[in-house]
Amino acid sequence: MGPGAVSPTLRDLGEFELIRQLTARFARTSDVLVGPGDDAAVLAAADGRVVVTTDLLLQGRHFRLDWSSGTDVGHKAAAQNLADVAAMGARPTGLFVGFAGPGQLDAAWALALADGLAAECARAGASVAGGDVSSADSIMLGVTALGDLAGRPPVLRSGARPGDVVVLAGPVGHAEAGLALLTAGRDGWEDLVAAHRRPRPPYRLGPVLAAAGATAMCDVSDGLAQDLGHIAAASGVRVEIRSAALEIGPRMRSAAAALGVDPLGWALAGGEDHSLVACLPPTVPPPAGCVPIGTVLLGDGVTVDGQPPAGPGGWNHFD
Ligand SMILES: Nc1ncnc2c1ncn2[C@@H]1O[C@H](COP(=O)(O)OP(=O)(O)OP(=O)(O)O)[C@@H](O)[C@H]1O
Ligand SMILES: Cc1ncc(C[n+]2csc(CCOP(=O)(O)O)c2C)c(N)n1
Ligand SMILES: [Mg+2]
Ligand SMILES: [Mg+2]
Ligand SMILES: [Mg+2]
Repeated sequence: MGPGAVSPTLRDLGEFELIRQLTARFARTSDVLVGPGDDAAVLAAADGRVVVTTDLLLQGRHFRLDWSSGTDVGHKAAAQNLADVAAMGARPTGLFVGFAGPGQLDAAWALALADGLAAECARAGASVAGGDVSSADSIMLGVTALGDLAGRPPVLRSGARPGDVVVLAGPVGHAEAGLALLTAGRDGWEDLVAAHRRPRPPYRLGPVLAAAGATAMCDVSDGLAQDLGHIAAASGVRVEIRSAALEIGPRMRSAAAALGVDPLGWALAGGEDHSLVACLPPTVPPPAGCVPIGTVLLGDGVTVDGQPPAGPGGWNHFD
């Protein structure tokens, strides 16, 4: 910075430009087969490859103690990382859990957290293989997940081709609806609130989609349109979503009516369901549990029914 120049803040850069500038500073050795930029990395080893990913979960930012139990937070912390492994087409194998919290926190909360982590790992066929503990003023979790590609190439964000069909496995907008209902203090929406507390990613379908020939895939953590935007940018294509193909059930409709919002906004921009969205060549029938929601076209960016997405945007940590 020269004299008088103003250094940009993190908010000025935004989450994704910050990541771009950070990762540009890291040299990449030949051990890194897939480096920063996808849902997970793939590292080489003489006796195989391993898929690795890490995500933070912070009190106040990702969960609140009055909205979620320790067990809920354990489920969510595991799910958000195991889903990134599945999004590479890999089978999750292990989890490492960094945990820090204040000394006055009930030990029972931390043990319930461990129970949630274990139960969510069991859903994915993985287990907690290690971690670390420290103290902090509020609860912080740094979770790392590993996975096995079983000899297949990883499914990257960069492989989508014009003509591919976009398929979705799992709900979109449910976790966001649950968060909105908690924020508004509304009772009686346990099903949607549960989606915020304990997302249920379809782990098994990651390897299934990979084996079926998926050309690109990611999990929906920040919002369907934004996350498909990463696939569009990495692949150099346009992704067109058909809004009528998004399943917006009666509970989503009535919750949205109760709050006076458009449920399509939740479906397009709501994060944290950790559903899987993938691109398949048009000749490949979508596996059971996968719903066609759009197509890959020449061009760039994401469109919804031919238009730029309207309504709320996806999640950005510095907004
Ligand atoms: N501080 C960082 N240093 C190095 N790489 C990073 C850093 N932050 C993010 N990345 C990398 O950037 C890519 C995108 O990260 P991002 O967190 O957006 O992906 P994600 O985990 O799929 O999304 P989400 O965090 O919403 O679940 C990943 O490959 C990630 O490893
Ligand atoms: C208390 C509270 N307030 C807001 C939210 C919503 N939220 C937080 S992070 C995120 C996107 C994914 O994060 P990341 O990119 O870190 O994986 C979303 C939608 C929440 N879960 N809890
Ligand atoms: Mg992801
Ligand atoms: Mg991440
Ligand atoms: Mg993630």
